[in-house]
Amino acid sequence: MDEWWKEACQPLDAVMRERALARQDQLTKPRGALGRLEALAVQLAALQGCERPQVERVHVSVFAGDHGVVEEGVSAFPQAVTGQMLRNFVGGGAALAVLARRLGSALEVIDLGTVEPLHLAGVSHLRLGPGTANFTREAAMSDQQLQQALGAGRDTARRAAAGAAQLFIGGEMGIGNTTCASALAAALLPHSPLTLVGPGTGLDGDGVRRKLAAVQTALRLHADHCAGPLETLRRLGGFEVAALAGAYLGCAQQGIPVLVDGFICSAAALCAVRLNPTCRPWLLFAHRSAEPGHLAVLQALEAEPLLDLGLRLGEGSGAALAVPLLQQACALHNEMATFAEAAVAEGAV
Ligand SMILES: O=C(O)c1ccc[n+]([C@@H]2O[C@H](COP(=O)([O-])O)[C@@H](O)[C@H]2O)c1
Ligand SMILES: Cc1cc2nc[nH]c2cc1C
Repeated sequence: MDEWWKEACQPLDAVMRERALARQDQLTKPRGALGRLEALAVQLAALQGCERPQVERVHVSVFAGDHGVVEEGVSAFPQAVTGQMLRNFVGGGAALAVLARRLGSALEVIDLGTVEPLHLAGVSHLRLGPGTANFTREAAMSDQQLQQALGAGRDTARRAAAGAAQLFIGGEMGIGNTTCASALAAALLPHSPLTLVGPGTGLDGDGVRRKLAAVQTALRLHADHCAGPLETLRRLGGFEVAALAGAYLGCAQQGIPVLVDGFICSAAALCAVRLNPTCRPWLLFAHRSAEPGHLAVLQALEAEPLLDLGLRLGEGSGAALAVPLLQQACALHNEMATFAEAAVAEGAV
């Protein structure tokens, strides 16, 4: 097996980090007055290896896949919505399609396997299977499907690198994938499934109880066999979640900063970090989702999300929404006058 994801990720540029820090202290503002925007610009400088970072070329991809666990009654929506939304992504009407357009980014749509086979112009149909298997009964994926999904993510990262992307956003679409994200988090973190399961697309109380039971059943079946993060991902993951993990790892290896979206993307990020901890510095976290389990995943990753807007859409929408904040942080860092340039007196300390 080619364990490409274990190869070291790019180191950060310590010289550019120091230069960016020094520049921040010379800009015409009290030191620290731009709060987290200052650290953000400095981090982007270290990641991009230049004193004046930019977030103008953003590579946006959305990965879709169906989930066998949906037959346990764990989503408020029918499984057909995954495929129907693929059409909406290429048609330009999905939330992420709107936001990508506003950013001037093309939207890459990758179907890893939906229940109904689809043939849509503008979609890459990889068809790893008709969705994953129901992980309350068996492993979600075969070894081969897991490898293919991780590889599809790496291929995306390579395309992002070929396009000289300054930032990568990966989105996801998959009815049932909050159950998958909760199961992964419950297997990888020392938290009870009770704190990691929530309403997803809008389940009622009975639905959340069914979802909790499905996660508990899955953990009873698989936990003793999850020797490491790869096997956990194979047994409890989804095609699009594994592809996201592969994309995050590939981006970190190629030296592309990543903006992680909500609960499902963060579960994929957790898998990526467990597979190769050297990818962690490349991951920025866009927002805290309304899905309750997201908090535990963010805390485990020591991630401080940029926004908290009560979003629970997925697709990568929260990440796309946070891009202007990164752009403005860079513009301030790059374009503000220094005290010397503007002939403004510096403070005493
Ligand atoms: O990213 C999130 O935080 C998020 C939270 C709740 C739902 N979603 C989206 O809703 C779908 C999964 O919800 P569910 O209830 O079918 O598991 C999937 O397509 C996700 O993109 C996404
Ligand atoms: C309509 C719809 C759009 C979505 N986008 C991401 N997850 C979704 C779930 C539903 C149900």
